[in-house]
Amino acid sequence: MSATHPHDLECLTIEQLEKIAADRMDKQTRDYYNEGADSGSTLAENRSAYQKYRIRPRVLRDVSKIDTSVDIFGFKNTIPMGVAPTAMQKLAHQDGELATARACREAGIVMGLSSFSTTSLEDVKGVLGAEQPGVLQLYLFEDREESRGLIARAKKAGFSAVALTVDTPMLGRRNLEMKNQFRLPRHLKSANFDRGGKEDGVVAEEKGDEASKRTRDRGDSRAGYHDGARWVSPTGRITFHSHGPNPTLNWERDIDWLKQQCHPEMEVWVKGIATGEDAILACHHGVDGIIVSNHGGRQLNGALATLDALPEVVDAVRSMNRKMPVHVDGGIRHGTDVFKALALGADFVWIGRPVLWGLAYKGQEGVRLCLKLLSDEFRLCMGLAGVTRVDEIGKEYLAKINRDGFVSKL
Ligand SMILES: Cc1cc2nc3c(=O)[nH]c(=O)nc-3n(C[C@H](O)[C@H](O)[C@H](O)COP(=O)(O)O)c2cc1C
Ligand SMILES: CCCCCCC(=O)C(=O)O
Repeated sequence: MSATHPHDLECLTIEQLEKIAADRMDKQTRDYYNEGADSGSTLAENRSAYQKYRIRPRVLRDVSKIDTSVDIFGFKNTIPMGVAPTAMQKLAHQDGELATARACREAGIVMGLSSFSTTSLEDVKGVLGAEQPGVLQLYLFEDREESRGLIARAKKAGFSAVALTVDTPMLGRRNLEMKNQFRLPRHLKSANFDRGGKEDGVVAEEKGDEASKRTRDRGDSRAGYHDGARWVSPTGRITFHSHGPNPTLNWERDIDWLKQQCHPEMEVWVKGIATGEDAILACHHGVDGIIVSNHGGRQLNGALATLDALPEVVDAVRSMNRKMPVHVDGGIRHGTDVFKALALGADFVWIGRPVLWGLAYKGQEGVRLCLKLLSDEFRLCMGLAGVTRVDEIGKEYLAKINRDGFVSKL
Protein backbone atom coordinates (compact mmCIF):
# COMPACT_ATOMS: atom_id res chain seq x y z
CA MET A 1 0.00 0.00 0.00
CA SER A 2 2.94 2.36 0.13
CA ALA A 3 3.92 2.75 -3.55
CA THR A 4 3.60 6.34 -4.72
CA HIS A 5 1.21 7.17 -7.49
CA PRO A 6 0.73 10.27 -9.64
CA HIS A 7 -2.76 10.91 -8.32
CA ASP A 8 -1.57 11.05 -4.76
CA LEU A 9 -0.39 14.61 -5.20
CA GLU A 10 -3.79 15.78 -6.35
CA CYS A 11 -5.43 14.54 -3.21
CA LEU A 12 -3.44 13.96 -0.06
CA THR A 13 -6.12 13.69 2.61
CA ILE A 14 -9.62 12.34 3.01
CA GLU A 15 -10.82 15.91 3.57
CA GLN A 16 -9.49 16.84 0.13
CA LEU A 17 -11.11 13.75 -1.33
CA GLU A 18 -14.42 14.83 0.20
CA LYS A 19 -14.18 18.24 -1.45
CA ILE A 20 -13.15 16.94 -4.86
CA ALA A 21 -15.89 14.31 -4.76
CA ALA A 22 -18.53 16.89 -3.83
CA ASP A 23 -17.91 18.66 -7.15
CA ARG A 24 -18.26 15.43 -9.11
CA MET A 25 -21.56 14.24 -7.73
CA ASP A 26 -24.98 15.47 -8.77
CA LYS A 27 -26.94 17.19 -6.02
CA GLN A 28 -29.28 14.26 -5.32
CA THR A 29 -26.39 11.88 -4.84
CA ARG A 30 -24.26 14.29 -2.83
CA ASP A 31 -27.13 15.05 -0.49
CA TYR A 32 -28.07 11.39 -0.11
CA TYR A 33 -24.50 10.29 0.61
CA ASN A 34 -23.40 13.11 2.84
CA GLU A 35 -26.31 14.05 5.01
CA GLY A 36 -27.17 12.86 8.48
CA ALA A 37 -30.54 12.69 10.17
CA ASP A 38 -32.30 15.84 11.42
CA SER A 39 -29.83 18.58 12.33
CA GLY A 40 -26.87 16.31 11.64
CA SER A 41 -25.39 16.69 15.13
CA THR A 42 -24.59 12.99 15.52
CA LEU A 43 -23.04 12.96 12.05
CA ALA A 44 -20.76 15.83 13.13
CA GLU A 45 -20.01 14.35 16.54
CA ASN A 46 -18.96 11.03 15.03
CA ARG A 47 -16.07 13.01 13.58
CA SER A 48 -15.38 15.48 16.37
CA ALA A 49 -15.33 12.75 19.05
CA TYR A 50 -11.89 11.80 17.75
CA GLN A 51 -10.62 15.26 18.68
CA LYS A 52 -11.27 14.57 22.33
CA TYR A 53 -8.34 12.16 22.38
CA ARG A 54 -4.64 12.66 21.88
CA ILE A 55 -1.99 10.05 21.32
CA ARG A 56 0.75 9.45 23.91
CA PRO A 57 3.68 8.39 21.71
CA ARG A 58 6.48 6.20 23.00
CA VAL A 59 10.00 6.62 21.61
CA LEU A 60 13.27 4.75 21.10
CA ARG A 61 11.56 1.53 20.21
CA ASP A 62 12.86 0.10 16.96
CA VAL A 63 9.97 0.73 14.54
CA SER A 64 11.82 -0.23 11.39
CA LYS A 65 9.45 -3.15 10.85
CA ILE A 66 5.76 -2.45 11.29
CA ASP A 67 3.04 -5.02 10.74
CA THR A 68 -0.35 -3.32 10.26
CA SER A 69 -2.19 -6.54 9.40
CA VAL A 70 -4.90 -8.32 11.38
CA ASP A 71 -6.73 -11.58 10.94
CA ILE A 72 -10.39 -11.40 10.02
CA PHE A 73 -12.51 -14.35 8.89
CA GLY A 74 -9.27 -16.30 8.48
CA PHE A 75 -7.88 -13.68 6.09
CA LYS A 76 -4.81 -11.54 6.64
CA ASN A 77 -6.31 -8.08 6.21
CA THR A 78 -3.60 -5.54 5.49
CA ILE A 79 -4.95 -3.06 8.07
CA PRO A 80 -7.59 -3.28 10.82
CA MET A 81 -10.07 -1.55 8.57
CA GLY A 82 -12.81 -2.64 6.19
CA VAL A 83 -15.14 -0.99 3.72
CA ALA A 84 -18.54 -0.48 5.35
CA PRO A 85 -21.63 -1.45 3.38
CA THR A 86 -23.17 1.55 1.66
CA ALA A 87 -26.15 1.35 -0.63
CA MET A 88 -26.35 2.16 -4.32
CA GLN A 89 -22.75 2.79 -5.24
CA LYS A 90 -23.50 3.19 -8.95
CA LEU A 91 -24.85 6.61 -8.05
CA ALA A 92 -21.24 7.63 -7.47
CA HIS A 93 -19.65 5.89 -10.44
CA GLN A 94 -20.89 3.66 -13.23
CA ASP A 95 -18.73 0.76 -12.00
CA GLY A 96 -20.22 1.05 -8.51
CA GLU A 97 -19.64 -1.90 -6.19
CA LEU A 98 -17.45 -3.68 -8.75
CA ALA A 99 -14.96 -0.83 -8.57
CA THR A 100 -15.01 -0.99 -4.79
CA ALA A 101 -14.53 -4.75 -4.83
CA ARG A 102 -11.57 -4.46 -7.22
CA ALA A 103 -9.94 -1.83 -5.01
CA CYS A 104 -10.54 -3.94 -1.89
CA ARG A 105 -9.03 -6.95 -3.55
CA GLU A 106 -6.02 -4.96 -4.69
CA ALA A 107 -5.53 -3.56 -1.17
CA GLY A 108 -6.24 -6.81 0.68
CA ILE A 109 -9.14 -5.28 2.59
CA VAL A 110 -12.46 -6.88 3.53
CA MET A 111 -15.56 -5.48 1.85
CA GLY A 112 -19.05 -5.03 3.25
CA LEU A 113 -21.81 -5.11 0.66
CA SER A 114 -25.20 -3.50 1.21
CA SER A 115 -28.34 -5.52 0.59
CA PHE A 116 -29.33 -2.51 -1.51
CA SER A 117 -26.33 -2.63 -3.80
CA THR A 118 -26.62 -1.73 -7.45
CA THR A 119 -24.52 -4.81 -8.33
CA SER A 120 -25.56 -8.34 -7.42
CA LEU A 121 -23.84 -10.06 -4.52
CA GLU A 122 -22.71 -12.85 -6.87
CA ASP A 123 -20.94 -10.41 -9.18
CA VAL A 124 -19.24 -8.66 -6.28
CA LYS A 125 -18.05 -11.90 -4.72
CA GLY A 126 -16.84 -12.97 -8.15
CA VAL A 127 -14.49 -9.99 -8.16
CA LEU A 128 -13.38 -10.50 -4.57
CA GLY A 129 -12.55 -14.12 -5.34
CA ALA A 130 -12.45 -17.09 -3.01
CA GLU A 131 -9.75 -15.76 -0.67
CA GLN A 132 -10.94 -12.25 -0.05
CA PRO A 133 -13.73 -12.12 2.54
CA GLY A 134 -17.02 -10.41 1.87
CA VAL A 135 -19.66 -9.47 4.43
CA LEU A 136 -23.23 -9.14 3.27
CA GLN A 137 -25.12 -6.44 5.15
CA LEU A 138 -28.63 -7.62 5.74
CA TYR A 139 -31.91 -5.85 6.14
CA LEU A 140 -34.16 -8.56 7.46
CA PHE A 141 -37.47 -8.05 5.69
CA GLU A 142 -40.85 -8.77 7.16
CA ASP A 143 -41.28 -11.01 4.16
CA ARG A 144 -39.02 -13.79 5.39
CA GLU A 145 -38.92 -15.69 2.12
CA GLU A 146 -37.19 -12.81 0.42
CA SER A 147 -34.53 -12.68 3.16
CA ARG A 148 -34.16 -16.45 3.26
CA GLY A 149 -33.41 -16.43 -0.46
CA LEU A 150 -30.85 -13.67 -0.12
CA ILE A 151 -29.05 -15.44 2.73
CA ALA A 152 -28.94 -18.70 0.76
CA ARG A 153 -27.44 -16.86 -2.20
CA ALA A 154 -24.81 -15.20 0.01
CA LYS A 155 -23.86 -18.57 1.44
CA LYS A 156 -23.59 -20.11 -2.01
CA ALA A 157 -21.51 -17.20 -3.26
CA GLY A 158 -19.06 -17.67 -0.38
CA PHE A 159 -19.65 -14.65 1.86
CA SER A 160 -17.98 -15.02 5.25
CA ALA A 161 -20.63 -13.31 7.32
CA VAL A 162 -23.87 -11.42 7.31
CA ALA A 163 -24.13 -8.20 9.29
CA LEU A 164 -27.69 -7.61 10.36
CA THR A 165 -28.38 -3.89 10.55
CA VAL A 166 -30.29 -3.28 13.76
CA ASP A 167 -30.50 0.50 13.92
CA THR A 168 -33.21 0.82 11.28
CA PRO A 169 -36.56 -0.22 12.80
CA MET A 170 -37.71 2.97 11.08
CA LEU A 171 -36.00 5.21 8.59
CA GLY A 172 -34.26 8.21 10.15
CA ARG A 173 -35.52 11.63 9.21
CA ARG A 174 -33.28 12.80 6.41
CA ASN A 175 -34.43 16.21 5.35
CA LEU A 176 -32.59 16.52 2.07
CA GLU A 177 -33.59 13.02 1.05
CA MET A 178 -37.20 14.09 1.55
CA LYS A 179 -36.79 17.48 -0.06
CA ASN A 180 -35.15 15.96 -3.13
CA GLN A 181 -37.68 13.12 -3.17
CA PHE A 182 -34.66 10.90 -3.51
CA ARG A 183 -35.07 7.69 -5.46
CA LEU A 184 -32.88 5.38 -7.48
CA PRO A 185 -32.72 6.62 -11.09
CA ARG A 186 -34.46 4.42 -13.63
CA HIS A 187 -31.28 3.13 -15.23
CA LEU A 188 -30.11 1.66 -11.90
CA LYS A 189 -31.59 -1.20 -9.93
CA SER A 190 -31.40 -2.82 -6.53
CA ALA A 191 -29.55 -5.68 -8.13
CA ASN A 192 -30.08 -8.26 -5.39
CA PHE A 193 -33.83 -8.01 -5.76
CA ASP A 194 -34.26 -7.35 -9.43
CA ARG A 195 -35.54 -10.39 -11.19
CA GLY A 196 -36.11 -8.67 -14.47
CA GLY A 197 -39.28 -8.67 -16.55
CA LYS A 198 -42.74 -8.97 -15.13
CA GLU A 199 -41.70 -10.75 -11.99
CA ASP A 200 -39.38 -7.94 -11.04
CA GLY A 201 -39.88 -6.92 -7.46
CA VAL A 202 -43.07 -8.90 -6.91
CA VAL A 203 -43.46 -8.75 -3.20
CA ALA A 204 -45.69 -9.86 -0.44
CA GLU A 205 -48.07 -6.93 -0.75
CA GLU A 206 -49.34 -8.30 -4.00
CA LYS A 207 -49.77 -11.66 -2.30
CA GLY A 208 -51.74 -9.93 0.45
CA ASP A 209 -49.85 -11.40 3.41
CA GLU A 210 -49.76 -10.12 6.99
CA ALA A 211 -46.39 -8.40 6.78
CA SER A 212 -47.63 -6.35 3.87
CA LYS A 213 -50.80 -5.39 5.67
CA ARG A 214 -48.67 -4.09 8.55
CA THR A 215 -46.51 -2.23 6.09
CA ARG A 216 -49.56 -0.55 4.58
CA ASP A 217 -50.88 0.25 8.05
CA ARG A 218 -47.64 2.04 8.85
CA GLY A 219 -48.32 4.25 5.86
CA ASP A 220 -45.46 2.86 3.81
CA SER A 221 -45.68 1.98 0.18
CA ARG A 222 -43.66 -0.62 -1.65
CA ALA A 223 -41.42 1.80 -3.45
CA GLY A 224 -40.70 5.41 -4.08
CA TYR A 225 -39.97 8.34 -1.89
CA HIS A 226 -40.92 10.03 1.33
CA ASP A 227 -42.99 13.20 1.06
CA GLY A 228 -42.43 14.18 4.67
CA ALA A 229 -45.25 12.15 6.10
CA ARG A 230 -45.55 8.94 4.14
CA TRP A 231 -44.06 6.81 1.41
CA VAL A 232 -45.32 7.52 -2.05
CA SER A 233 -45.60 5.60 -5.33
CA PRO A 234 -46.49 1.97 -4.78
CA THR A 235 -45.03 0.12 -7.77
CA GLY A 236 -44.52 -3.25 -6.15
CA ARG A 237 -40.74 -3.09 -6.39
CA ILE A 238 -38.47 -3.82 -3.46
CA THR A 239 -36.77 -0.58 -2.55
CA PHE A 240 -34.80 0.48 0.45
CA HIS A 241 -37.56 2.85 1.48
CA SER A 242 -40.24 0.21 1.37
CA HIS A 243 -38.39 -2.81 2.71
CA GLY A 244 -35.33 -1.56 4.61
CA PRO A 245 -36.98 -0.42 7.83
CA ASN A 246 -38.51 -3.27 9.82
CA PRO A 247 -40.05 -2.28 13.16
CA THR A 248 -40.87 -5.87 14.12
CA LEU A 249 -37.26 -7.05 14.52
CA ASN A 250 -36.42 -8.44 17.95
CA TRP A 251 -33.69 -10.40 19.69
CA GLU A 252 -35.67 -13.50 20.61
CA ARG A 253 -37.23 -14.40 17.30
CA ASP A 254 -34.96 -12.89 14.70
CA ILE A 255 -31.41 -13.54 15.88
CA ASP A 256 -32.10 -17.21 16.47
CA TRP A 257 -33.77 -17.48 13.08
CA LEU A 258 -30.83 -15.77 11.43
CA LYS A 259 -28.30 -18.05 13.10
CA GLN A 260 -30.24 -21.05 11.88
CA GLN A 261 -30.10 -19.72 8.33
CA CYS A 262 -26.42 -18.78 8.39
CA HIS A 263 -24.42 -21.07 10.62
CA PRO A 264 -22.04 -22.76 10.28
CA GLU A 265 -20.99 -21.45 6.87
CA MET A 266 -21.50 -17.76 7.62
CA GLU A 267 -21.04 -15.80 10.82
CA VAL A 268 -23.84 -13.60 12.14
CA TRP A 269 -22.91 -10.08 13.21
CA VAL A 270 -25.09 -7.24 14.40
CA LYS A 271 -24.39 -3.74 13.08
CA GLY A 272 -25.77 -0.78 14.97
CA ILE A 273 -25.09 -1.58 18.63
CA ALA A 274 -24.64 1.56 20.71
CA THR A 275 -25.00 0.53 24.36
CA GLY A 276 -23.48 -1.90 26.85
CA GLU A 277 -26.94 -3.36 27.53
CA ASP A 278 -27.41 -4.40 23.92
CA ALA A 279 -23.86 -5.71 23.73
CA ILE A 280 -24.70 -8.05 26.61
CA LEU A 281 -27.85 -9.18 24.83
CA ALA A 282 -25.80 -9.80 21.70
CA CYS A 283 -23.53 -12.05 23.77
CA HIS A 284 -26.51 -13.86 25.29
CA HIS A 285 -27.95 -14.48 21.85
CA GLY A 286 -24.71 -15.92 20.54
CA VAL A 287 -23.89 -13.51 17.74
CA ASP A 288 -20.40 -13.78 16.34
CA GLY A 289 -19.48 -10.09 16.44
CA ILE A 290 -20.71 -6.57 17.05
CA ILE A 291 -20.32 -3.40 15.06
CA VAL A 292 -20.74 -0.27 17.15
CA SER A 293 -22.48 2.01 14.71
CA ASN A 294 -25.13 4.71 14.45
CA HIS A 295 -25.40 4.30 10.69
CA GLY A 296 -23.10 7.22 10.03
CA GLY A 297 -25.45 9.56 11.93
CA ARG A 298 -28.26 8.83 9.48
CA GLN A 299 -30.73 7.27 11.87
CA LEU A 300 -31.19 8.55 15.44
CA ASN A 301 -29.89 12.06 15.60
CA GLY A 302 -28.83 12.93 19.14
CA ALA A 303 -27.41 9.45 19.65
CA LEU A 304 -23.91 9.19 21.11
CA ALA A 305 -20.99 9.44 18.75
CA THR A 306 -19.79 5.91 18.10
CA LEU A 307 -16.36 6.56 19.62
CA ASP A 308 -18.13 7.68 22.82
CA ALA A 309 -20.31 4.57 22.85
CA LEU A 310 -17.40 2.22 22.17
CA PRO A 311 -15.90 1.97 25.70
CA GLU A 312 -19.16 0.87 27.33
CA VAL A 313 -19.69 -1.76 24.65
CA VAL A 314 -16.14 -3.06 25.03
CA ASP A 315 -16.51 -3.18 28.83
CA ALA A 316 -19.83 -4.99 28.57
CA VAL A 317 -18.42 -7.65 26.24
CA ARG A 318 -15.37 -8.12 28.48
CA SER A 319 -17.66 -8.47 31.51
CA MET A 320 -19.25 -11.46 29.77
CA ASN A 321 -15.90 -13.19 29.43
CA ARG A 322 -16.60 -13.80 25.78
CA LYS A 323 -14.05 -13.31 23.11
CA MET A 324 -16.50 -11.60 20.80
CA PRO A 325 -14.95 -9.08 18.42
CA VAL A 326 -16.10 -5.48 18.71
CA HIS A 327 -15.81 -3.30 15.63
CA VAL A 328 -16.72 0.36 15.17
CA ASP A 329 -17.61 2.72 12.33
CA GLY A 330 -18.56 6.37 11.95
CA GLY A 331 -16.51 9.49 11.37
CA ILE A 332 -13.17 7.79 10.69
CA ARG A 333 -11.23 10.08 8.36
CA HIS A 334 -7.59 9.69 9.42
CA GLY A 335 -5.14 6.92 10.17
CA THR A 336 -4.87 8.39 13.66
CA ASP A 337 -8.64 7.87 14.08
CA VAL A 338 -8.15 4.17 13.35
CA PHE A 339 -5.41 4.10 15.99
CA LYS A 340 -7.59 5.89 18.57
CA ALA A 341 -10.53 3.54 18.01
CA LEU A 342 -8.27 0.54 18.51
CA ALA A 343 -6.72 2.10 21.61
CA LEU A 344 -10.25 2.43 23.03
CA GLY A 345 -10.81 -1.28 22.58
CA ALA A 346 -12.12 -1.79 19.04
CA ASP A 347 -10.67 -4.76 17.20
CA PHE A 348 -11.36 -3.30 13.78
CA VAL A 349 -12.95 -0.27 12.10
CA TRP A 350 -15.08 0.24 9.00
CA ILE A 351 -15.26 3.30 6.79
CA GLY A 352 -18.33 4.44 4.88
CA ARG A 353 -18.48 7.80 3.12
CA PRO A 354 -14.76 8.17 2.28
CA VAL A 355 -15.07 5.16 -0.02
CA LEU A 356 -18.06 6.74 -1.75
CA TRP A 357 -16.05 9.91 -2.22
CA GLY A 358 -13.24 7.87 -3.71
CA LEU A 359 -15.69 6.21 -6.07
CA ALA A 360 -17.13 9.56 -7.14
CA TYR A 361 -13.63 10.91 -7.66
CA LYS A 362 -12.28 8.18 -9.90
CA GLY A 363 -14.03 4.86 -9.57
CA GLN A 364 -11.71 2.00 -8.61
CA GLU A 365 -8.71 4.33 -8.70
CA GLY A 366 -10.41 6.70 -6.27
CA VAL A 367 -11.27 3.91 -3.83
CA ARG A 368 -7.70 2.67 -4.10
CA LEU A 369 -6.52 6.16 -3.20
CA CYS A 370 -8.90 6.39 -0.25
CA LEU A 371 -7.73 3.05 1.17
CA LYS A 372 -4.10 3.96 0.56
CA LEU A 373 -4.37 7.32 2.31
CA LEU A 374 -5.85 5.74 5.42
CA SER A 375 -3.47 2.78 5.35
CA ASP A 376 -0.39 4.96 4.94
CA GLU A 377 -1.53 7.30 7.69
CA PHE A 378 -2.23 4.41 10.03
CA ARG A 379 1.20 2.86 9.45
CA LEU A 380 2.86 6.22 10.05
CA CYS A 381 0.83 6.74 13.22
CA MET A 382 1.89 3.34 14.54
CA GLY A 383 5.54 4.09 13.87
CA LEU A 384 5.44 7.56 15.38
CA ALA A 385 3.58 6.24 18.42
CA GLY A 386 6.21 3.54 18.91
CA VAL A 387 4.09 0.52 18.05
CA THR A 388 5.03 -2.26 15.64
CA ARG A 389 2.06 -4.62 15.95
CA VAL A 390 -1.66 -3.88 16.00
CA ASP A 391 -2.25 -5.94 19.14
CA GLU A 392 0.11 -3.65 21.05
CA ILE A 393 -2.27 -0.70 20.67
CA GLY A 394 -4.01 -0.08 23.99
CA LYS A 395 -5.48 2.72 26.03
CA GLU A 396 -2.08 3.58 27.52
CA TYR A 397 -1.45 5.29 24.17
CA LEU A 398 -4.30 7.75 24.64
CA ALA A 399 -5.04 10.81 26.73
CA LYS A 400 -8.41 12.52 26.89
CA ILE A 401 -8.92 16.25 26.61
CA ASN A 402 -11.73 17.13 28.97
CA ARG A 403 -14.23 19.95 28.50
CA ASP A 404 -12.15 22.28 30.65
CA GLY A 405 -9.10 21.59 28.51
CA PHE A 406 -7.33 19.38 31.05
CA VAL A 407 -5.58 16.31 29.77
CA SER A 408 -6.02 13.04 31.59
CA LYS A 409 -4.55 9.62 31.02
CA LEU A 410 -7.11 6.87 30.46
C1 LIG B 1 -24.90 6.70 1.49
C2 LIG B 1 -24.85 5.69 2.60
C3 LIG B 1 -25.51 4.49 2.43
C4 LIG B 1 -25.50 3.55 3.45
N1 LIG B 1 -26.11 2.36 3.24
C5 LIG B 1 -26.10 1.44 4.23
C6 LIG B 1 -26.72 0.19 4.03
O1 LIG B 1 -27.25 -0.10 2.99
N2 LIG B 1 -26.73 -0.66 5.08
C7 LIG B 1 -26.14 -0.36 6.29
O2 LIG B 1 -26.18 -1.16 7.21
N3 LIG B 1 -25.49 0.79 6.46
C8 LIG B 1 -25.45 1.69 5.48
N4 LIG B 1 -24.80 2.86 5.67
C9 LIG B 1 -24.05 3.09 6.92
C10 LIG B 1 -22.59 2.60 6.76
O3 LIG B 1 -22.54 1.21 6.69
C11 LIG B 1 -21.74 3.03 7.96
O4 LIG B 1 -22.36 2.62 9.15
C12 LIG B 1 -21.49 4.53 8.02
O5 LIG B 1 -21.42 5.08 6.72
C13 LIG B 1 -20.20 4.81 8.77
O6 LIG B 1 -19.99 6.17 8.92
P1 LIG B 1 -19.05 7.06 7.97
O7 LIG B 1 -19.78 7.25 6.70
O8 LIG B 1 -18.90 8.31 8.75
O9 LIG B 1 -17.74 6.32 7.79
C14 LIG B 1 -24.81 3.82 4.66
C15 LIG B 1 -24.12 5.01 4.81
C16 LIG B 1 -24.13 5.95 3.79
C17 LIG B 1 -23.37 7.23 3.98
C1 LIG C 1 -33.15 2.16 6.64
C2 LIG C 1 -33.74 1.68 5.39
C3 LIG C 1 -32.80 1.24 4.36
C4 LIG C 1 -31.84 2.25 3.93
C5 LIG C 1 -30.85 1.66 2.95
C6 LIG C 1 -29.75 2.52 2.66
C7 LIG C 1 -29.14 3.01 3.90
O1 LIG C 1 -28.81 2.28 4.80
C8 LIG C 1 -28.92 4.42 4.06
O2 LIG C 1 -28.40 4.82 5.13
O3 LIG C 1 -29.31 5.20 3.18
